[in-house]
Amino acid sequence: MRLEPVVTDPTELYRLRDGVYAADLLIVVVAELDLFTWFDRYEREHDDPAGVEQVCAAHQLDPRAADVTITYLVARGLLARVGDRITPTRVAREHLVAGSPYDLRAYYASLRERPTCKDLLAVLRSGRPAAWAGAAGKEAWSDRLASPEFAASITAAMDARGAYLGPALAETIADLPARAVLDLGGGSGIYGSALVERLPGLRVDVFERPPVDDVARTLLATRGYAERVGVVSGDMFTGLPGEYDAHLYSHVLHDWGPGEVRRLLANSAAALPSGGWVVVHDTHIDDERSGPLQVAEYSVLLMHSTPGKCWSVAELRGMFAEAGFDYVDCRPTAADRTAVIGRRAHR
Ligand SMILES: C[S@@+](CC[C@H](N)C(=O)[O-])C[C@H]1O[C@@H](n2cnc3c(N)ncnc32)[C@H](O)[C@@H]1O
Repeated sequence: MRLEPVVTDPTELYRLRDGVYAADLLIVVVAELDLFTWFDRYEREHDDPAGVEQVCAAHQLDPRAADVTITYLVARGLLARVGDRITPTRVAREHLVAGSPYDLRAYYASLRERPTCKDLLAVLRSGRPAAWAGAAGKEAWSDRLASPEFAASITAAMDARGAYLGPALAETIADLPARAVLDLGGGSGIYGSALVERLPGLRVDVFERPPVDDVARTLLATRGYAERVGVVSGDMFTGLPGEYDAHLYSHVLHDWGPGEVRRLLANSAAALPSGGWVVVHDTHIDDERSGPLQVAEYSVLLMHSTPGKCWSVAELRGMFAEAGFDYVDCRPTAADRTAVIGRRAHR
């Protein structure tokens, strides 16, 4: 199935969807935590801005949630980092701090009863992800994937996203001299299909857990890719097949906390030969943790719904090194995504 070339740029449509929780987080920060007033008062009382530890202690915030929230507020231009301290910007001091004649806090507070705001406040306090939007019960989205109906609908969502992103990723990494790629958590196989379309000699296997593996098999067969893109069933946390020279993680590491990400990278390092490639395709926060804004907004969605977040390139570089990968490059693909590339160091 070869797609017609895309004519228009859907980046804004990705941004709107991925950033959908971010404004609600700002409402919570203003209306429930009154965070800007707190930062301002702390700074005046201590003659020094607060650090993350002080904010977490004062508001009983989970560290992952605090990290995502502060990065979002910095990217929004409402907080600034001064070394490891955090200070409200002029616009925040004038419009979101108690005592200002232009105080907008009541305006934001009028929306505090939105259901997502309640969820976000619970996530900020507990660190545990809220139920996936629309879930009747309280299951996490990764547990709900065990249901064939939910697996089919979420895989359709990821597949739709990949039709535009897949070819862009394939173009961006076309120069890597890989022969066999394992696409971990590869969903429908949309990225594998784009890769073999761009690189006809390449072999790709999707590594997926049931029941998504069967969804992928059916879609790949329907689209005529079953010969070139296989599906291997398994659990990526418990050991990986060894016959590949590249591993792709597309929108996978952002679903997990640091322990799981380290484990996945360690599994990849164990399974890949020396000189093998790891490609992390995702939205990534910059080294300064000040943006891009759209990525910081997407990270709010991930904080809400998963144990993960958008990792910064610097964090990935550190975890690559721990696992035994040399950092190679960070390349833009499309719609705010980048491919962070590592190479298995010689053993
Ligand atoms: C957010 S989706 C990403 C799909 C696709 N790679 C993309 O870029 O759109 C995460 C995928 O990881 C898969 N996954 C989650 N846990 C897994 C596990 N333990 N082993 C293998 N795959 C897993 C899910 O089934 C899901 O398809």
